[in-house]
Amino acid sequence: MRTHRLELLPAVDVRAGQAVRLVHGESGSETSYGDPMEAALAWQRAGAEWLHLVDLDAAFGTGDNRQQIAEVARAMDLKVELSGGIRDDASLEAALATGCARVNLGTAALETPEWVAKVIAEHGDLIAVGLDVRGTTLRGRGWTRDGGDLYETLARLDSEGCARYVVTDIAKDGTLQGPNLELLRNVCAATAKPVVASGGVSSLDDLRALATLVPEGVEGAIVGKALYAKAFTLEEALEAVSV
Ligand SMILES: O=C(O)c1ccccc1NCC(=O)[C@H](O)[C@H](O)COP(=O)(O)O
Repeated sequence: MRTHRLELLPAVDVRAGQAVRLVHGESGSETSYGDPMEAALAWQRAGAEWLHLVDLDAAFGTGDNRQQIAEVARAMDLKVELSGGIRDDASLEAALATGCARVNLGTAALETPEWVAKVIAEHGDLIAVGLDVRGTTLRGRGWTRDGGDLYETLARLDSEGCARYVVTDIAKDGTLQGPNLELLRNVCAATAKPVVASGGVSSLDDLRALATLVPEGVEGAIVGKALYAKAFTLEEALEAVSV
């Protein structure tokens, strides 16, 4: 029997001031879903405990939505995970100043490992690392550049005390093709730290399948496109994973 409920993190990805979803995280593949604040408030009203809030422009290096993201984060009563372009002291301080519950570092873990080791040591549980992969190759800079081997990087981050990992199969992201359960199982087997699954959720059965991985280490699931495409409601999703 499962001891923990799978946490759900509805996603609000922001590009040029709009809530969007991309396919495979590719710039230019956006579908727009309107005002990020309205989307976030809707997930909160529906009972979300977490919000996964992404600054895509900061991730791609095409500007940022920092002020708008901060306004959304500050308006929330739920816990916020902030992602996208957090790569140095200034962007980390700005992210933490929103009162978010944690930040998700991606590119920095690949390009400035010493800085990431330092902030893991300073901030502990406030820091998660996003392991965004094609196959077992990590991708940084808005998923546009190769950044090394998944399992080597995971071992390094584990040795530095990283608290948790957000694992995305880029081939699945935004496609409604189901999560990569094999990848998640393999990552869970390689680390004792909790794993948040991201990318590809298409149905309540996908969420139930992810919930079966809770004993192996999957702590939560980020859900984007499926909610915006109304494949199911957040209320139905929360009910599906309740134990
Ligand atoms: O999180 C990032 O930093 C990021 C950077 C570049 C492209 C995409 C990025 N995130 C995308 C997400 O976190 C999605 O919201 C999430 O994977 C949901 O995917 P899906 O349920 O398949 O829509």
